[in-house]
Amino acid sequence: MLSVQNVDVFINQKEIIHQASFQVPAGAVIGLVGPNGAGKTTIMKTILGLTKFSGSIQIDNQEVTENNHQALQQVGALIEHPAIYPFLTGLQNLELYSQDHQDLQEVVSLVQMESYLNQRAKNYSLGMKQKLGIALALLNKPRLVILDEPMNGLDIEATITIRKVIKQYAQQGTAFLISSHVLSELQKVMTGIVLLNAGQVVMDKTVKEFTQEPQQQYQVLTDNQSQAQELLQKKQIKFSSSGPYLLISHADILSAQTVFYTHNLHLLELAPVKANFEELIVDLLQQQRKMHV
Ligand SMILES: Nc1ncnc2c1ncn2[C@@H]1O[C@H](COP(=O)(O)OP(=O)(O)OP(=O)(O)O)[C@@H](O)[C@H]1O
Repeated sequence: MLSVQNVDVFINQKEIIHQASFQVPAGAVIGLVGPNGAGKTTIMKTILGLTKFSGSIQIDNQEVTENNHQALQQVGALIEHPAIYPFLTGLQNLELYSQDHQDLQEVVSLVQMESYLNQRAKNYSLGMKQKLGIALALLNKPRLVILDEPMNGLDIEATITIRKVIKQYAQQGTAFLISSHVLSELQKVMTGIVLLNAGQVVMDKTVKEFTQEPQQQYQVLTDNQSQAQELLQKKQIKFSSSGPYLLISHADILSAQTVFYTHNLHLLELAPVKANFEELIVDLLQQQRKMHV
């Protein structure tokens, strides 16, 4: 859906983005993360044709250039502050951009903003404005939606609502590129992660790839944990303990299962330990800093 290839962005002769490449396939929710000033907003603006760049940006195989914004007709976006007319009501703001009244009503009902739809936007709270901004980005069934910190200012219920809407649109094939500093929140929706540091893509992985990494661990519970430990030691399969569980790496999990099976131990639980993106990202950024000292 979105393809970013070898993109460089210079602002005031300073290189802000260097050779960035990544893809956002249809139906994917890609989390764009990185430290303050890494270039997340810049790359989003660049995709939207708002910044000069070199390299190639394609949306549905159509090239985005400084002068050709044709490809952007299928794109919805919320970058920095929502572009809202304060003296118009929420509904009037939406009507300005909507091409289909039924679609507008659907979006309003999905993001749950009926109760203040007819109030002037200047009286909206931060969270209400943010919801309106997200609703604007979702109008007209976009094929790609770009959201910069979408959960900013949203209360718990609104966060859950927006999360559901993102998942629903993604299931229907809409691609999402979402930046956020709240990794735990992103983790609930994203299917892939692009880590940007000092203008460069330093990691680009699907969540699935991440959970299949050799360092990924599984927590295992059998009907006889002490016998399970003895067997693992005997077979020289590495493990550690966490509460009632044995932790075994992805690389060893198959051999461990075979050992348990041949000794009639029953598996009561076998589950991947929840992917810890936070640790991985902090480690990666620390490695990067060491490399550049
Ligand atoms: N218009 C501009 N003029 C000069 N420098 C700019 C401009 N826009 C961005 N920059 C610089 O580009 C770098 C990347 O900024 P950007 O806003 O893209 O980062 P970010 O990853 O979105 O950061 P944050 O997480 O803090 O929002 C920063 O060093 C910033 O100072």
